Amino acid sequence: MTLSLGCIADDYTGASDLANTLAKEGLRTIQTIGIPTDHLALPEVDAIVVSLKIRSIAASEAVERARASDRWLRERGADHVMYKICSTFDSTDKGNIGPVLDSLRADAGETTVLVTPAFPQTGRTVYQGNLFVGAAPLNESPLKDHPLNPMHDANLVRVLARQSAASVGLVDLSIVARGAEAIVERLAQLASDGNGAAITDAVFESDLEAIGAAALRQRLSIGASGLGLGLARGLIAAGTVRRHERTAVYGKPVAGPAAILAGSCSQATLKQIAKAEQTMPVLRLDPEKLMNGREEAQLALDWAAERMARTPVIIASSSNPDDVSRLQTRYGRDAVGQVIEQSLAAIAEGLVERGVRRLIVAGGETSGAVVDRLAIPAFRLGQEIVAGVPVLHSIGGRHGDMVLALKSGNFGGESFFADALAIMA
Ligand SMILES: Nc1ncnc2c1ncn2[C@@H]1O[C@H](COP(=O)(O)OP(=O)(O)O)[C@@H](O)[C@H]1O
Ligand SMILES: O=C(O)[C@@H](O)C(=O)COP(=O)(O)O
Repeated sequence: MTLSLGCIADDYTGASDLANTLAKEGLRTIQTIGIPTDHLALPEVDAIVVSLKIRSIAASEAVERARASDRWLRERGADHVMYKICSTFDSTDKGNIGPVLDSLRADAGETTVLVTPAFPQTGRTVYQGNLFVGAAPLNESPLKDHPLNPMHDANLVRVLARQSAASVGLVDLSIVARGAEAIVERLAQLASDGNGAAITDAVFESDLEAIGAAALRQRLSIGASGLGLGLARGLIAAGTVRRHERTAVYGKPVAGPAAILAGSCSQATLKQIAKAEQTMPVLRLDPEKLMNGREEAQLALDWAAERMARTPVIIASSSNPDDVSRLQTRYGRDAVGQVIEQSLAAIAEGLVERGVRRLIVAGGETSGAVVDRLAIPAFRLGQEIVAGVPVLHSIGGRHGDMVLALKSGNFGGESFFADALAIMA
């Protein structure tokens, strides 16, 4: 297999979002969980998205895993590697976007790496280096209350400069609007001024096409699904890849009970749970009890087992920002995140042992913990449910065929869970 595009995603929902975009744009794409072993039979594809769970771990560990994935992708022919970050630039002053950028840049021998989290389909745009979530600057959006990486600064030139050893410049919208050549010229100028990264404005898909064409002149780029769209269109326009209809990679329908697990505390997910509660049973876990032992998870499984032959069930740890912050003050942010993720992963395993084969998970870190516990090695891309969230069909794994949807906490409208279940039926 010779890859036309290699991608490394810093979490699993982000990976499925990017893989969905690439498949929609006509690239034959699969999502792998980590670097696949040699035993895994992979179909012939144009792009592979290697999913890592490195957004919120120690920077040194994140760097090591990203570099290993980069080497694996390049050994399989990928000239260009995209590092997929969150469209809301989820990170802290310690990283991990900056440290990963620094190391992948050095490995690729690049001077100035283009960086843009813009994803206009979900309302993420960048202007004068400032990230907007819909009409709100990042620091006024619900991301200000994220349990693991609250975002308090919308100016990405500043945010990235705090995390990276490199100086960070800006390719502003007036340059992007002039097209790929103008972007390439600006990157060269930023390089000669000693910048190692360039936050790049983008508001419309046409901006992303110009950005994709410019980025393909380099060996590395960093961004969210909008950048993926630009790269895919650039590869097709250059004749490097032939456009494939997405139906060619649809998987088979899978029978069996369906369940939903939510560990995201994002506003969108809280609303989706409230809406679903009108039509299906919802078990709201007691996070305090989860912190104090295994019993809450066992009770959840018993609760689900009584219902799931008749109806899909939802099990959620999700809380509002005040409750999240109270719990974190008591037990510490990292400990809370870890324990709740692992509790939901254990519940997922129990559900699958009891026959669940259709599973929706809300939350990026939560999805990572669940998919790791289920030891699913890779996914084939199915139909798009909403922007950024596809149906995923398992490849390999000890539980046989499963369909999953890994929903970024912030994605989807209020009826997301019912919509997803209808598509996954
Ligand atoms: N009630 C809660 N209180 C505090 N933290 C929680 C609670 N429920 C879940 N969490 C943690 O919050 C984090 C949510 O992150 P994630 O799953 O990535 O969601 P999102 O996609 O919204 O970012 C996880 O680490 C999860 O374990
Ligand atoms: O780019 C995005 O917004 C998503 O693909 C993404 O990365 C999701 O992260 P979570 O919100 O943590 O699921």
